[in-house]
Amino acid sequence: MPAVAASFPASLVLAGAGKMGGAMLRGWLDAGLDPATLAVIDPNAGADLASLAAERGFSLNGAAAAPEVLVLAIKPQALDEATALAALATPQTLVISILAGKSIADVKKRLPGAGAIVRAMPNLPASVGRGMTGLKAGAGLTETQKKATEALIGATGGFEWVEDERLIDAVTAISGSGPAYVFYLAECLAKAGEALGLSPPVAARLARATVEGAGELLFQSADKTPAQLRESVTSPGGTTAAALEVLMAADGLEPLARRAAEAARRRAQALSG
Ligand SMILES: NC(=O)C1=CN([C@@H]2O[C@H](COP(=O)(O)OP(=O)(O)OC[C@H]3O[C@@H](n4cnc5c(N)ncnc54)[C@H](O)[C@@H]3O)[C@@H](O)[C@H]2O)C=CC1
Ligand SMILES: O=C(O)[C@@H]1CCC=N1
Repeated sequence: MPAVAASFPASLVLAGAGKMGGAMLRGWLDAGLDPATLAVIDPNAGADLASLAAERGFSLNGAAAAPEVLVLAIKPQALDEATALAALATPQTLVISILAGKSIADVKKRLPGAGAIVRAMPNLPASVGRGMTGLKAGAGLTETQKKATEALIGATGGFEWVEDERLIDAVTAISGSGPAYVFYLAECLAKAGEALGLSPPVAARLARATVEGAGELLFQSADKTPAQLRESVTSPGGTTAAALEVLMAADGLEPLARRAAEAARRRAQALSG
């Protein structure tokens, strides 16, 4: 991806390389980020991360100077204790925070030196280049910083800028947390298969392959809506229609999905501060 690589920042620090930071890290390396420009800080770095650092050649827990971009990928609850990170955020530094619930103002309070802050909400498929990220620009974001943000986030998948920062909590509820809902659907389908008499391993394989295949078909059918794809599975008076009658009942999946998303948003709002 040369166009993207051209806009990667000259220096990047990733603070927190757990599940999500690690997923983004892998997305960047696969997209051609120069490991010599990257420093990763994580006090709990495990053997996997250490061998990735040795293999790819980025710095892990070395001395880090204030970078052009600092990606904050620690837990929201860890922000108050992360005082050492404040020294890395200078007026030349763009901070990209992926912390659920934490507002731009919350981050600015802890990293007051930061030149500009982008609030981002990515998701786990970033590790395979198929992530989706919501972005909100903080005050004073320069055109170069915007390009650096889009290069880094674009290297992990798609993105959408929002104007109203409160909508990042909605992004969190839909695409940030969303992969877990889909994985849970695979779990539920497997359990339903077991209840119908399939052995647990066969039920698990059928459910997993169905979610994988449906996702891939959706991915490869940009010209079709999910509803159109659903209709192409549904024969009138057939088996799918019988199941959808249950899923689409007044107390079916749609109100349930809405309640789940509302719960996620409420939790994001409660993490603010
Ligand atoms: N897991 C997910 O799918 C998503 C997570 N997020 C956000 O990403 C952030 C990280 O979440 P996860 O990766 O799931 O958590 P995690 O617990 O797997 O990773 C957090 C990492 O931060 C490290 N850490 C803690 N204090 C640190 C410090 N002072 N300096 C450097 N590293 C430090 C921890 O050792 C840990 O490896 C959270 O704020 C979460 O809201 C956002 C979108 C999706
Ligand atoms: O569960 C969480 O709080 C994080 C944010 C979105 C996905 N995982």
